[in-house]
Amino acid sequence: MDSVSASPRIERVETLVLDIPTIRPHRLSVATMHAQTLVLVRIHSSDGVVGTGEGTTIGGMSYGPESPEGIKLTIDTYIAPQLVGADPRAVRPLMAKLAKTVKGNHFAKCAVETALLDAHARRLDVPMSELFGGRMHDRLPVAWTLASGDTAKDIAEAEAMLDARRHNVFKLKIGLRSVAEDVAHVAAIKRAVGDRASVRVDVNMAWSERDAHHGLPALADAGCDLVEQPTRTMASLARLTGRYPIAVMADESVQDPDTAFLLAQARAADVFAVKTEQAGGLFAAQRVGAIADAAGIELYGGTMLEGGIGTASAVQVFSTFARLQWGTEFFGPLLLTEEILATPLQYRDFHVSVPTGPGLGVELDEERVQFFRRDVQRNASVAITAPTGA
Ligand SMILES: O=C(O)C[C@H]1C=CC(=O)O1
Ligand SMILES: [Mn+2]
Repeated sequence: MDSVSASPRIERVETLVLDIPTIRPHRLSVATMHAQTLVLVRIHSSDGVVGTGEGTTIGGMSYGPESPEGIKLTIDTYIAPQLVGADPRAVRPLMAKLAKTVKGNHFAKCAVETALLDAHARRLDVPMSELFGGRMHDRLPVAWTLASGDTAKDIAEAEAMLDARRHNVFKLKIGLRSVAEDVAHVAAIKRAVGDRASVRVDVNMAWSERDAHHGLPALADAGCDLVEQPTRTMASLARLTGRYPIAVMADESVQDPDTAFLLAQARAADVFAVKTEQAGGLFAAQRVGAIADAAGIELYGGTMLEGGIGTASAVQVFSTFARLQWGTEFFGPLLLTEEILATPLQYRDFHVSVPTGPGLGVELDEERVQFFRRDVQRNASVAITAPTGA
């Protein structure tokens, strides 16, 4: 900060698109992923503090209305010019201004809000969780998604996760095959893991309500604990909730605090998957959590398969949730072949630890960030597993 003015000013907003391969194809009913694209945002201020955020979606535009390229364009063209010159410490007022001038674009706004909050917490020299009232948990349970598309491979993967004590909650992606085939797949995995793990499914809206009336009782019989977003509409979810001995979780339907309130009013779910990006930001995710709590709806920390930055931000916010009855699925960085954090998030004993350092509590590995940038030509002779070229 210069000596004339005591107030820091935002000087520059940087956006980077990174493409990182996944460790195996990740098969959802809406897309099969072979790589994940992360949009990193860095907000540079005159006092030298840099805050980092991440905007990440799944499968291009097949999951939600924002694409990685669109997130970058929205930030570069419409958001950054409104931030440059402003006091970066005014996080709430800046986000309120953006709410008026940029409609929708929840993922882009979440990335920017994350970067502002990271910087704010670094200035105050506290972990980001302190900005949300302080952490209730030092570690959070983490589920893993089995989505290779092959039952035997999924069972082998589940066994490896149990042996390593990394995950004992498995979410199975279904909805691509017939209901009967999917139920057989789930039942085989549950039979293999038995009482050692909780098995849940995510249909990603692929079922009709008639499919769901067949599928839900059959999944319950197979020992499956929860079904995530079996159908698309709120009315349909409301008709399914409470009808079968299996919990119904809303994911795609939870778009923001307003939709969370309507879902709660309609009793359209037993559980909400709260996602920071889908909710429209970290404060919005906290508000969705409060609405669920008030309505007696249980909570789960959801992911858009973000990398280390987005996942660390979710870990910071959800550590402040009093109740998180179904745990989280904050495993995004583990699905990627490469780590872009200098010190990876720590996964141990079926939990992820909440970082204790200032801000997000994690730092980027700059060399790896530069290596995976989409707009930089890679030297083909550099092995993908060794971005240092060593
Ligand atoms: O929940 C979703 O729909 C998206 C995502 C979360 C975990 C995973 O494997 O996919
Ligand atoms: Mn889901």
